[in-house]
Order: sequence, then C-alpha cells, then structure tokens
Amino acid sequence: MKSPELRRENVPELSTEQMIEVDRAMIEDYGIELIQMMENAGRALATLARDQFLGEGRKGKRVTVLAGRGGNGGGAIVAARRLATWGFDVHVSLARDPNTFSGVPAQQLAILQAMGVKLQTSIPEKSNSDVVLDGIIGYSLSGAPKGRAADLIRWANAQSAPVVSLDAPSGVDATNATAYDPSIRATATLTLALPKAGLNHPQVGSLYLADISVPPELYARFLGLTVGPIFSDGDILKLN
Ligand SMILES: NC(=O)C1=CN([C@@H]2O[C@H](COP(=O)(O)OP(=O)(O)OC[C@H]3O[C@@H](n4cnc5c(N)ncnc54)[C@H](O)[C@@H]3O)[C@@H](O)[C@H]2O)[C@@H](O)CC1
Ligand SMILES: [K+]
Repeated sequence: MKSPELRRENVPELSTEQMIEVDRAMIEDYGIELIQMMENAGRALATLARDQFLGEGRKGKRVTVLAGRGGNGGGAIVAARRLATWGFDVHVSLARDPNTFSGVPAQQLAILQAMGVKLQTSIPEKSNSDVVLDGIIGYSLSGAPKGRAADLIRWANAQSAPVVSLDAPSGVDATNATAYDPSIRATATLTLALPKAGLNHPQVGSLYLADISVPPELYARFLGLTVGPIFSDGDILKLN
C-alpha cells in the first residue's frame, strides 16, 4: 500500500523545544491528552509496519518491539498491542524494568500485560523477526545511549529485518542530527506531527509523518508557523 507523499520543503521542521511546546499546548490549551496522542502514534506505527514491511501472507509473522519507559516507548507499546490484536506474533523487550514505568506508558504497559503479550527485560534471544520496531528513546535523548537501551540498539542494528523507528532513530538527536554511539540505523522512521530538524541523517532511512491530531491553528498560535491541512489525504505521509 502506497502512502500519500508530501514534499519536505512544503512543511516546517521543528526543534525538540518546539515539539515540547506543541505537546504542552495540545494538553493544556486544547485538552487533547497524552494518551490520545499516544494512541494515534502507536496505531500509525503499527499500520506502517503492517502495510509497508510485513507484506503478504502476514499470518504468524514475528514482530519484535523495543520499548523504553518514556513517551516513545509508550507509543511503541500501543503499536505492539495493535499488531497483537491483528494476529501477529509480537515480542516486546523493555529497556527498563516494568516497575520503573509511570504515567501513561505504565498504563499502556499494564494493558499489554493483561493481554498476555510476550514481554521481557533482556535483549531478544531470537533473530528471526520480520520487522523490528524501535521505541527505545525519542526526542528526550540525553547523550550517548547507555545500559540496556544501548544493548537493544546494538541488537537491532545486527538484525537483517527492517527496523522502523518511532519519531527518531534511538540515539540520534532529533534536533541537531548527532548520531551517538550506539544509535539505530533505521530502515524507516515514522515521526509525529511535523518532521524534526535533526531527521536529515542517513540513519533515519525513509521518513514518514503521522497525524496525531494537532490542529494546524496550534502551530500558528503558539509557534508562528503556517501549516496547512497536510493530512487531508491520509494519516501517514511519506516525506520526499
Ligand atoms: N505529541 C507527541 O509528540 C507525542 C510524543 N510521543 C513520544 O514521546 C516521545 C517523548 O517522550 P519522553 O519525553 O517521555 O521521552 P523519550 O521517550 O524520548 O525518552 C525518555 C526515556 O529515554 C531514556 N533515555 C534518554 N537518554 C538516554 C540515554 N542516553 N541512555 C539511556 N536511556 C536514555 C530516559 O531514561 C527515559 O526512559 C516522543 O519522541 C514521541 O515519540 C508519543 O508517545 C505521544 C505523542
Ligand atoms: K525511537
């Protein structure tokens, strides 16, 4: 299935600071809660993985989801839930122990646990995934990935399966495009709302943009940016 396309020069790029302001305004000024945005982000990631990377004969195909405990991991956990309900063989590896999760990501994780989706807190033991989803770290990356997050990144980079990153490849700075060691070398990246300035990097792979329901007038009101109704042709756009 082909995604509608959008030329990159026709949309502004955001810094992490600007994206944090978008998230704040969504919640505080429009009452669009984080859980609503995360549902949209996760469903879009699951849809992109299914339509672009899992192909025909999907029954029994294996999806490995790597998730941190922040908003990025929360979105990936939603994607894991959706793919599991669609019949895929979903395995989730967490960068942090479940008892360290809080807020909305903890709520999303609890749903996954209630569903009995396979969950572990170590690097995946198998290398036969059909697709790997990277929700380890998003725009709140601080310095070179450490600990289990770094182990999961190295594991993902060693796989032959396509790796699809949520928002930014984990370990790549979404604002200044610094690719730390280690950092994900993505086949594709699905970024949210508007492209981030740091996604001009070869490790991003093909860049897609997902609608998380930001009203275009928010960009004018809070960032002074003009953005049209860019998602009128679909929830997921391919940026060229
Ligand atoms: N409106 C939006 O833009 C939305 C954003 N969401 C996602 O939320 C992300 C931002 O969420 P958060 O601010 O919670 O943070 P992130 O999920 O980007 O990252 C925070 C986590 O990464 C870990 N981390 C950061 N640097 C690390 C390092 N060097 N080594 C090891 N671990 C490290 C932190 O310990 C923490 O667990 C976005 O990138 C996006 O993917 C979506 O979930 C929902 C909607
Ligand atoms: K990521």
